Amino acid sequence: MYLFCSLWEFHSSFHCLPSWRVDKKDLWPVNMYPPKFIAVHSYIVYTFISSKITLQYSPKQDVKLILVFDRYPYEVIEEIADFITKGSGMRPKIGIICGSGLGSLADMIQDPKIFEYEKIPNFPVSTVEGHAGRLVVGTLEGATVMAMQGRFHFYEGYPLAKCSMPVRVMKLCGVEYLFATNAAGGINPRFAVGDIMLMHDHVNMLGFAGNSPLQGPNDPRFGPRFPALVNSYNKDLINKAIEIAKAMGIESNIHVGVYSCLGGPNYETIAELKALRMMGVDAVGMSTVHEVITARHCDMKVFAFSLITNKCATEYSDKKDDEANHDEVMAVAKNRQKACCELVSRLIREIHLASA
Ligand SMILES: O=P(O)(O)O[C@@H]1C[C@H](O)[C@@H](CO)O1
Ligand code: HPA
Repeated sequence: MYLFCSLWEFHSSFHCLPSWRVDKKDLWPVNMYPPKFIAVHSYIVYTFISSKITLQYSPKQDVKLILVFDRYPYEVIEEIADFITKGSGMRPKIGIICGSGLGSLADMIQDPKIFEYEKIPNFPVSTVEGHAGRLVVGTLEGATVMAMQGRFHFYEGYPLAKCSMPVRVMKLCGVEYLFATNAAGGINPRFAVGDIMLMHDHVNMLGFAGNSPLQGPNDPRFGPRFPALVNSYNKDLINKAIEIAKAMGIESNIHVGVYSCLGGPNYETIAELKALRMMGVDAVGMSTVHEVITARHCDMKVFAFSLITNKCATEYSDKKDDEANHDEVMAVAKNRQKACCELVSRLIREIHLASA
């Protein structure tokens, strides 16, 4: 379907389509008011095919238009993946998402090819402290890997499909295994700060509110319309990680449990934490779930863990200690990065050896 409209109509449409972002300086003279002065002879052709939106403009006009996608069409993801595989000369098999303060997971990568997010076409940028905003491609324990040093969160203003878009990029780069890591608050009273919880399930609170990274038209090239999520977290990888933790002598710091993602950026209230505990949640954070959903949708094997960076209070008190804060989260992550790195690298080694 083709729709012809003037630049002014195009500009107005941004107010009703907040998922489209255009750099205003690039819209001159569209952003010059009043509208009657706007060149009505400038025509734009929108091509709508499923979720794909392509914008073309008259070659005579000197207005450069930049479209930023919130729901990325297959072709755009393919372009990003090509940029990375061609730029690195690799087709990585394992994808790693580094949680808050866990960027050192990517520092282990040998012969790294580094892609700053802002230099990757159509890629969002990281805005959170502890998320450097780089994609690192290389080898780790013999396996080809790509790691996100910085993830995208819902609270940064990105829709869930955009937060987890890099998982689809990983898939099209050749990734079969997703390692997702996060910093989380421990709700289970048995958890101590610095412990690692291997995720074996999740409670998708954003999903309860009707929000999903898979919302909108489904592209079957990624996966089915209605993916099943039981068995999302690979049991073999969990068992291998437990064996590795025993070999590392950190068995008592390892748990297997349920993670829940809330939207953030505020930490939770006591009443919310009590409710989550009643629902069987062991650790709470602001990420990972939508990445896992996206990964399972395109049939990737998933391993995920939470580093418990703070204990969540589930009783009312006046203690300042009960208040979570990001500095503490970062400090604990820094303290525990060695154990997290060792766990991840050993598990990657096992995967690599098993597939060799
Ligand atoms: O990216 P993750 O989930 O590891 O980061 C957690 C959640 C918030 O972004 C931040 C809060 O301290 O840490
Ligand atoms: O207590 C927390 N709540 C939510 N997200 C978090 N990330 C680290 N700690 C927490």
